[in-house]
Amino acid sequence: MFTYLNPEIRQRLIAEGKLVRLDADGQLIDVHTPEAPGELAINLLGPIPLPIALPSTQATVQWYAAVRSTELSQVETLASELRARGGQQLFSHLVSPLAVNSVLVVGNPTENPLVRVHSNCLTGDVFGSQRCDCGPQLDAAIARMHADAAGGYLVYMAGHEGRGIGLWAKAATYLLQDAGEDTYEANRSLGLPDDSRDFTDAAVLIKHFVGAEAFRLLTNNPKKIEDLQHFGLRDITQEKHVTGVSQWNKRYLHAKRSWGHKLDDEDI
Ligand SMILES: Nc1nc2c(ncn2[C@@H]2O[C@H](COP(=O)(O)OP(=O)(O)OP(=O)(O)O)[C@@H](O)[C@H]2O)c(=O)[nH]1
Repeated sequence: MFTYLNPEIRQRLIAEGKLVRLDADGQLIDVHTPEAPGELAINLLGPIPLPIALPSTQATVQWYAAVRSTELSQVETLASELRARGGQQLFSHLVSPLAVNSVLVVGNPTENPLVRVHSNCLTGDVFGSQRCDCGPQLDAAIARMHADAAGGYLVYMAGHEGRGIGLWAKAATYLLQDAGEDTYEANRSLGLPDDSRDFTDAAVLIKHFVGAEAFRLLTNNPKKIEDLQHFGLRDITQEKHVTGVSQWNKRYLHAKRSWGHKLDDEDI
């Protein structure tokens, strides 16, 4: 549990309820209890207000940062060694691979909220690349939640880059795509799975924020729904989420459709 933070500050955050720990069912567990080996526990920091510019307005969403205890404790051990050697300036090397997921709470979610489980995409979400539809899907998800009376939750999966193959391999697949392969063929050429995303942590976070209640998932990918159902989230309604279609990503979207995404002719 987050101790490379000053222990006094950590205690203060715990006392304020801003640093909590969740079990695999999304339930709060005592932050002081030592973890059983192999037990899934997620640390959650927040809420942290973020003012966000939407297309026609401004909204403040509540951000939560989520990280597995197992990941933190590895960093923790190395951090204390570094500190002992006076190498604090190397902290950035240490923490950069830490997969910190996020939840944005948009509006005041009530019954049957919108939920988006968004896989991170540096090129689309941050650089605004139109080779995929990720950036517009991310922006539109927040805007749709803000406009919806039932509000919503955006779960941003930091370790999902390139459908789970990571940024370096994704860069290589782009070069293969430019030589003629489609998205999935390019993954296979590298000997990598079509899709290796793990939705365990997304399911835990949804269980924590939404509980076992019904929600509407913004997605065109039926496999994403099956993956979440596999973790016990049964009451999911699919809400189509098509946006950002351009000449640059038509081929990418056609490949997604042939892989099973629910996209109609008029969508793409
Ligand atoms: N391997 C690979 N990953 C890509 C490529 N383009 C985007 N991605 C990744 O694809 C992920 C998003 O997955 P998508 O298949 O676009 O969509 P989805 O999340 O399954 O489905 P929706 O919920 O409908 O958006 C992100 O992690 C992107 O980084 C690509 O050309 N190759």
